[in-house]
Amino acid sequence: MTAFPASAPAAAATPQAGPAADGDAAPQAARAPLLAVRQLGKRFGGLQAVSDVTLELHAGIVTTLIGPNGAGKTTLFNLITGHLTPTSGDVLYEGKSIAGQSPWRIARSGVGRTFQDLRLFSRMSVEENVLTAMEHSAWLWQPGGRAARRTRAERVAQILEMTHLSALADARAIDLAYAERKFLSIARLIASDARIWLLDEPASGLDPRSYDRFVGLLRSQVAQGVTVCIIEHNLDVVSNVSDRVAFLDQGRLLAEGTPREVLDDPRLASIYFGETA
Ligand SMILES: Nc1ncnc2c1ncn2[C@@H]1O[C@H](COP(=O)(O)OP(=O)(O)OP(=O)(O)O)[C@@H](O)[C@H]1O
Repeated sequence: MTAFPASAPAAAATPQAGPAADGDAAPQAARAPLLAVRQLGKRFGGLQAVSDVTLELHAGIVTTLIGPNGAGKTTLFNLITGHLTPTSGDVLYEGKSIAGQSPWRIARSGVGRTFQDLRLFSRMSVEENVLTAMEHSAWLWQPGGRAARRTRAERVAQILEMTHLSALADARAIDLAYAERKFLSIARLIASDARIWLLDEPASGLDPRSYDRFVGLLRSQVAQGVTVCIIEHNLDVVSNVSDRVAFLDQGRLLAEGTPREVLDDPRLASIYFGETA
């Protein structure tokens, strides 16, 4: 019988703040979801990349999407964020359909994401990168002026402090170490005031110290009400940071449950590691 290991080989020590206990998530799960994916499908020519997926993200809950390469995880993110239009099904945010809306509109409504390739403004400074993320969500209602500029500058300084990037405020994004660029992408999410964070492999490539820093930041943001969905191959994130785990394979949602329920399922382990049962 094959089982998932307790943690990925390169995983860092378990963070200080643990996940909500399995039972803690239950009362929240009974409430209306903040975001709901309903029978979602996406076909690329002859390939059904996402097939009939139904999944709910609840306020303040960390859900991790796992599954083998090509399972449809990133495609699912792209369907939620408007970077792809579904072939079938719907995406509801606060009970209203957002499927097919532009990425810009969906982001402005509070659904933020990071990308594997981070997508920073590489020639801009760290501070400017954060500021531009803020202005994206604020320009409609903040006409400018000295007071507004001062408020924005204070908020940028606060976000840089939270993400431990203050000392790098003037550095160009392109000159940052990989881990710092990852923190900058999260700083931009915080600046956008997104209520839901979709994080594409946020822990990959992080050294143990940066990993602990990432988990601490994530936990503090979740405690402040952010809802998180993570695509992650790092099983330490799956078992120690997530409240819920959703397992995708060949576009289908095979299982959804607590980390233990999913990680202890030998059938899923053999699919994940490409072994025969
Ligand atoms: N724009 C596209 N056009 C055609 N096929 C695509 C497109 N995007 C993704 N696919 C295919 O859809 C399937 C799902 O891909 P996806 O990137 O969503 O998987 P994934 O679970 O995120 O994989 P990984 O863990 O390797 O990132 C794959 O077979 C992929 O080749």
